[in-house]
Amino acid sequence: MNAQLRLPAPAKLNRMLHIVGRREDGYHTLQTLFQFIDLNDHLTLAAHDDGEIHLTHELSGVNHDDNLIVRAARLLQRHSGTRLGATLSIEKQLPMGGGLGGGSSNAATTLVGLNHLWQLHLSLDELARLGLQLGADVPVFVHGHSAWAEGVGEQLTAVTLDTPWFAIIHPGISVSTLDVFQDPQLTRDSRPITMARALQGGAPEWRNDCEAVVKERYPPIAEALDWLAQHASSRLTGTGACLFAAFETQQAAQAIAQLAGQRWPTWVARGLNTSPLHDALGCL
Ligand SMILES: C[C@@](CO)(OP(=O)(O)O)[C@H](O)COP(=O)(O)OP(=O)(O)OC[C@H]1O[C@@H](n2ccc(N)nc2=O)[C@H](O)[C@@H]1O
Ligand SMILES: Nc1ncnc2c1ncn2[C@@H]1O[C@H](COP(=O)(O)OP(=O)(O)O)[C@@H](O)[C@H]1O
Repeated sequence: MNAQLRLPAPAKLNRMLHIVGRREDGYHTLQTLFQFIDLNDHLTLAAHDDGEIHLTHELSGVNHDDNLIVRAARLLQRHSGTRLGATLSIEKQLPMGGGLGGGSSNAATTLVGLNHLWQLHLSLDELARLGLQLGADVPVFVHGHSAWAEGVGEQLTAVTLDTPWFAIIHPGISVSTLDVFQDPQLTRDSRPITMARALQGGAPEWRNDCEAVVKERYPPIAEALDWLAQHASSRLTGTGACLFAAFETQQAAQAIAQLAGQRWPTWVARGLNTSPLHDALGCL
């Protein structure tokens, strides 16, 4: 066996994120709208017969055995009982701890890609269930469609969102999701809304409940959010650190990104309703 695939692992934005409760195990229940953007890491996956999982290079600050790519590959091996192995390499573009879901997306691309290479024929539902063991955001990346999510992010309904151009700012720090969710000041009791209401969009429904706590704990993020708010409606993605604003045209997004770029790393990316991963696999 000598098959190889190079696949994208896209970023996501949380267009809105409400925290509506807390489960007995401490995890928070959310209502969120996930959308992919055309900003990707890339994974190259090569299958081989020796049963080993190799990663060609490590990510700084992430132990080999903790890397979500390695964990996803091992989980799929165990679950399927395959004797096959893989060599995996990552071209990383997405910031870690940035709220863009890069780690979860890497895990999802590993699961979906190896399912294909190892010819396991597991359904996306089964891969998503497996992926949930690795992180709450993995299932949406496995399914590959914009989604309204409830529970801890695993109860997904595919939706079609508008596809604006986003100016995205990275305030240069990374956020601990755990610290944000443990903060006593976090809003945990937003009134649940219906999906239909959420899809109508607009304030006050499209907000991120993590924002107040994140601004308090991380002044550089508060500064960037306040700066962007002078130009457009600004919002945090996930628990941060990245923030974004939506624009109708690429030029408008680029103009703001260029201004912001004098102070922070920035990107301009298009909103998507299907994941580039699934587009790529559809072409095989
Ligand atoms: C809130 C979101 C929205 O997209 O934020 P981002 O991570 O993307 O910023 C995610 O669902 C985050 O999911 P994920 O990234 O898998 O979270 P983890 O690292 O596993 O969470 C770290 C810790 O945060 C807490 N946690 C996480 C998710 C959740 N719904 N409730 C929680 O209370 C738990 O204590 C958990 O141990
Ligand atoms: N392959 C990976 N890519 C990114 N982060 C990873 C990976 N494997 C493990 N991690 C860990 O997961 C954490 C969260 O990563 P990431 O998904 O990029 O951020 P976020 O959840 O804020 O969007 C990182 O800080 C890192 O410690």
